[in-house]
Amino acid sequence: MNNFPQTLTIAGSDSGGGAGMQADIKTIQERHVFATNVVVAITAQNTIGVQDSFPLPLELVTKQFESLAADFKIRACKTGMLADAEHVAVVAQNLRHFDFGPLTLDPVMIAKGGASLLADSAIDTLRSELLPLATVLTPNLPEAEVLTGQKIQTTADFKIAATQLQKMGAKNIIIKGGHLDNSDQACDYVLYADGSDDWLNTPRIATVRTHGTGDTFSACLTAELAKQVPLKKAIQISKAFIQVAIANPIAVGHGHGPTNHWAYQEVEHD
Ligand SMILES: Nc1ncnc2c1ncn2[C@@H]1O[C@H](COP(=O)(O)OP(=O)(O)O)[C@@H](O)[C@H]1O
Ligand SMILES: Cc1ncc(COP(=O)(O)O)c(N)n1
Repeated sequence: MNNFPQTLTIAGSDSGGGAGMQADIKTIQERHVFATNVVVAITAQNTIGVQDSFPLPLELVTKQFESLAADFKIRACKTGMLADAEHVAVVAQNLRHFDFGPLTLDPVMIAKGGASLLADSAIDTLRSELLPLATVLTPNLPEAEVLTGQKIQTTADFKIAATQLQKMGAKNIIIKGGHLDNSDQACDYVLYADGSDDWLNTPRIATVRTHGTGDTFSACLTAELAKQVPLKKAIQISKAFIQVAIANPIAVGHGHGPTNHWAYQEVEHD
């Protein structure tokens, strides 16, 4: 009775509904997988920016993990906004304690509108405590640069950075190229645990409606991993899911609008 694919998203709440935990849950639902959540922080946010944020008490974060572990059989999990070093440490401690399946670690640092979602002082803790637990690490370009301390401009730089991130303990690395806006392609670089690699290239869509793209991509991956879809296939589905979600925007908000989480089910795609 407890064997339906179940996932866990450990993240911040976006009141605007397009990113964070809300993007995760909407995406996971579209993949016909059950989503549970641990709320780490609450943001007052819309498509224009983040107006305020509040990290939840550490004990309440741990209690949410305990509640879920006592009832659900979670087969894959992901992290998003983790706020500060104390919250990163408590999440890592809970993930070491409970078995929630493969971890997709999206090292969320700065929102598209420019607001900080992770204190600078948390980077070391993220690197030392959480990276070694990651089955898949999905930094965007600026996040990969912060974690490695290296500029990433050329295709060779992507490979060097991914290798460095793997040495820090994450098994599989996907460096997302959404921020590389001098290219007509949205190219992501994948370095697998066995050393093989891959480029995922799709046409870059000219739009400001990219709120929550990274969350949506990593949530789709988490849902597929919960269904035990092999990693390479799960990554391909996630890339197609985000491409079609960006390509079919919904007219919501005045700023970086959300992507369309139901497009993959409803619109023709690769
Ligand atoms: N304008 C775009 N057109 C097509 N794909 C995009 C675009 N922007 C981002 N993507 C894709 O969306 C996914 C998330 O990437 P990115 O936006 O870099 O992440 P984040 O939200 O963490 O900053 C990646 O697969 C990336 O290639
Ligand atoms: C709570 C929360 N988590 C993650 C993001 C990142 O999304 P984006 O970089 O697309 O703004 C966000 N804006 N808010």
